[in-house]
Amino acid sequence: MTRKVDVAILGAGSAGVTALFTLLRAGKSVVLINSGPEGTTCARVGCMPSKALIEVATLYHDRERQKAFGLSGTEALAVDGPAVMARVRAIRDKLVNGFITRTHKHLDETQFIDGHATILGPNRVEVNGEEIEAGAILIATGSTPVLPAPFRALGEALVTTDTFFEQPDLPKSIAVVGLGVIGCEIGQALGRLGVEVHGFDAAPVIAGIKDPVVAEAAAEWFGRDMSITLGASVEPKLEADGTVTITAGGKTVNVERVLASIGRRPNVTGLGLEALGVELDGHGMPAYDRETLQIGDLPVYLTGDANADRPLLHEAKDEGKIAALNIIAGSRKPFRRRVPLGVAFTSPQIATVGASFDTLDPEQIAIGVASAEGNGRSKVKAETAGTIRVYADKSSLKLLGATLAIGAGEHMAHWLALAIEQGLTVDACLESPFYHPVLEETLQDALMSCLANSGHKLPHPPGLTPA
Ligand SMILES: Cc1cc2nc3c(=O)[nH]c(=O)nc-3n(C[C@H](O)[C@H](O)[C@H](O)COP(=O)(O)OP(=O)(O)OC[C@H]3O[C@@H](n4cnc5c(N)ncnc54)[C@H](O)[C@@H]3O)c2cc1C
Ligand SMILES: NC(=O)c1ccc[n+]([C@@H]2O[C@H](COP(=O)([O-])OP(=O)(O)OC[C@H]3O[C@@H](n4cnc5c(N)ncnc54)[C@H](O)[C@@H]3O)[C@@H](O)[C@H]2O)c1
Repeated sequence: MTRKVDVAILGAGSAGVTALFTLLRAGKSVVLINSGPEGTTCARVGCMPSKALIEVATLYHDRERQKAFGLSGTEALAVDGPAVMARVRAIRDKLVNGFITRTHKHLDETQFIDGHATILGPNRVEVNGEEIEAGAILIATGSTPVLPAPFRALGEALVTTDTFFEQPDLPKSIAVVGLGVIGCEIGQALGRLGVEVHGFDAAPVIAGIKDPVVAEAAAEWFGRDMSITLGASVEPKLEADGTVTITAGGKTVNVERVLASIGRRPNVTGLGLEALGVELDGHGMPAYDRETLQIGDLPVYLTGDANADRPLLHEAKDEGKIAALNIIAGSRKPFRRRVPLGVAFTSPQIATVGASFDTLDPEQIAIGVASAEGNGRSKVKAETAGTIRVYADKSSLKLLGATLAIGAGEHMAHWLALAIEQGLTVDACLESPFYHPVLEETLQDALMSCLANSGHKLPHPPGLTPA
């Protein structure tokens, strides 16, 4: 049997469901196909359960700070592992169920198919033995943790973020292999909950930080919550007692569990992209237009983690919407992409905004730097680990980007993203008020330092504009 629809959406994650609502509002006939559990990667196994774990780890870790403030008795605090994991799951379940309910409220049973879709051609999809003829296909199939054979061989000792939150209790010890964003967030949270954590990364930096000054400082701070071995290729070995031994970088550890956090790959294997008749690269990926998400001139769109370009929640939603608006328009309707923004919810938070440091010409930029050590509020809070580096075009003073490793980095990064989006110069940024005492005064210091290092002399004190 063949059914006909305007659009077949493959994947009911954040990209697919955002597209769904946009298409339904425009009166398009749609079928949403999803394989595996519903509720999105973000809510089920990603952003939300990881932040729930980080929140409890932060609460528990605060007992260290409390002692310094004259609060006694905090050493009696204890971690109830099963209760911690149960609460993480309870929050997750609430979010997942809310998402599923909201999605299905807009669909009748013919508009949703639980099954694994395969593309048969630019207008044809197969699922559960049924063929669907679609005016357009929107691919939003997400991504999956990378898991090479030596890791798969670890059996029950191996966890990924797909399985970690299902663990009934916290492990006693864990090796976190891959200290990207996931490894840093979960590794640090577990370290702060009292788990013995050993982190490893093949790269010489943690969290993929491209600014070497921030990278070095961050590695030192994170080393307080877990052991860190960088530039080391990891060889996990399953022992007869079910534990795992890892020898890397001249170090050997024996642990109860291994978290593989060595990256994620798009769910395009076996999807049938070859049936589209376009060239695929060495990773099996077709070229597509970043401003429309369209593959060539086919009625096929590649969105969210499935295209591996900006594997973040807000970008997945944007891409679902952009693709849907292009389908509705029926002709190329490009959208400018947002200023790049990334935040790791660690302590201190690591944030990158705008142009990445490694893409900038050192001859053409002025760099501003400031440390949280000199910030009054940071001293009051007893949280002085923090540094900010901002980059501006040396001649125009236009703000280009920044790397932050600092408390409240998420908020400063949003402020900076708006400034970059608006094309502001460093001196214009300094015209904004900075209250006292706030952590943002460190950002003010970094901008002042950038101005000083640029060699520009303003005719009036920075921040003061003649009326
Ligand atoms: C641990 C972790 C923490 C994260 N934290 C953050 C964060 O703090 N902030 C942030 O911005 N981002 C974060 N992310 C990234 C964010 O979760 C993803 O970028 C986002 O969820 C991707 O959404 P999506 O719609 O592309 O894919 P998904 O939500 O993964 O949806 C894809 C769906 O398609 C289905 N599917 C796959 N193949 C097929 C097929 N052939 N047919 C039908 N259906 C199929 C899948 O089963 C899935 O249901 C995190 C990710 C992880 C793993
Ligand atoms: N707060 C957030 O926004 C957030 C949080 C978590 C995840 N995410 C998203 O999830 C994506 C995936 O995260 P991730 O941390 O898995 O990937 P990642 O690509 O950020 O990091 C993977 C790390 O593993 C290392 N690595 C690769 N192979 C290795 C090996 N054999 N041995 C040791 N190290 C190895 C890499 O050098 C890299 O540092 C991110 O790109 C991000 O988009 C975002």
